Amino acid sequence: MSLHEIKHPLVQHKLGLMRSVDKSTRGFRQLAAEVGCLLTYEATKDLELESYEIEGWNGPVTVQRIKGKKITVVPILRAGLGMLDGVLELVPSAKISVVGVYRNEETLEPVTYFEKLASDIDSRMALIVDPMLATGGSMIATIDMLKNAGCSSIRALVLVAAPEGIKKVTAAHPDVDIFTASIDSHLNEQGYIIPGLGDAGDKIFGTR
Ligand SMILES: O=P(O)(O)OC[C@H]1O[C@H](OP(=O)(O)OP(=O)(O)O)[C@H](O)[C@@H]1O
Ligand SMILES: O=c1cc[nH]c(=O)[nH]1
Ligand SMILES: [Mg+2]
Repeated sequence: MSLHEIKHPLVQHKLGLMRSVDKSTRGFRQLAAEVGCLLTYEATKDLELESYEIEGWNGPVTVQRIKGKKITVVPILRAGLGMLDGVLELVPSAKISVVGVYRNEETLEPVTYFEKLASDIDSRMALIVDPMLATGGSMIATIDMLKNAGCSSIRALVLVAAPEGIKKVTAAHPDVDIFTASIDSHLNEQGYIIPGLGDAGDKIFGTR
């Protein structure tokens, strides 16, 4: 596995704005999509290309296209939906595989309640999107689901990650690459990331 903390100034600037307690639902939602878009740019940097010839304005010209696995985007309900539009800006033809997982607020254990994956997920690269990687339980449950369906190429895009969750995901799934805008300090006693963003789902959906 490889862990990528994206230090691009635009990513850091936008994430900084998201951390403000005063950020509106609309502003938070917009920034989640924008950072999701920038993380997608980084997470697709190494996609393989192949050359092919087309008829250009001045005759034949050799151009390039992405070769190999197509993409399925995997938003983890609910909060992952907040990043989805930003990801689709860059990969508009991607299929969407929706996974529903919430974590029990007392035990912090993941509870899976929905799964509708692309039928050809075994031949696609999955980009899982969720703003928060806290204990790592929800991410591990999602990766388990994708692997059980035959998916072997998986990348996780999260706005903020806690060291505890990174360690757990890495131990369970060493082949999965993680892209994040920030590795934060730690989890508090309630399992919230510090400094973090608060409850990302509530902020995106305005349900606070
Ligand atoms: O790493 P973990 O400890 O599993 O925590 C992270 C999960 O918690 C949040 O979802 P939540 O359970 O709040 O569901 P929601 O998106 O429906 O609000 C978040 O969006 C992640 O999915
Ligand atoms: O800090 C956290 C941890 C889990 N889920 C969130 O939305 N925020
Ligand atoms: Mg939530």
